[in-house]
Amino acid sequence: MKFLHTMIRVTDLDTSIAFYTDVLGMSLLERVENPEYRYTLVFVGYENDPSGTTIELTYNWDTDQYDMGTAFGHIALGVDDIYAACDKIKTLGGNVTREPGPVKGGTTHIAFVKDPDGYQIELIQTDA
Ligand SMILES: C[C@@H](O)C(=O)SC[C@H](NC(=O)CC[C@H](N)C(=O)O)C(=O)NCC(=O)O
Ligand code: NI
Repeated sequence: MKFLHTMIRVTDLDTSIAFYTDVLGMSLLERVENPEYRYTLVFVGYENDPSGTTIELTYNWDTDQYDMGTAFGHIALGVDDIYAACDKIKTLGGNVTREPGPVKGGTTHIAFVKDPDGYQIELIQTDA
């Protein structure tokens, strides 16, 4: 088996697409409309990512809010320069909720960004 995607339900598709593409630099890879069951799927990801792993943004046409609960953690993205990335995300209007720096009790530099629905995106400094 291999990882294909992580699915999250979103309340405003255009806002979510703008966040994952304009702010996080992903590409809109595929859009699937399902009028029978009244939902749209949009797959976003990095075109240069050899894994091909994507995030599946699921938009239910008749749902405008979800109970986000307390169990979901985050989706993690690797980044070459976490400090520059967070500066750019802030400049583009993104919500950096945890400033970049060493993880508590460790040495890996991480940061957190919230997406338009409140899902947490972890940025992890990877060795360039
Ligand atoms: C394309 C593939 O990655 C899918 O995940 S499609 C699966 C399909 N998704 C939905 O129906 C999304 C809308 C739904 N209301 C929701 O919020 O999950 C699915 O789950 N189909 C169910 C089935 O039994 O086929
Ligand atoms: Ni899916």
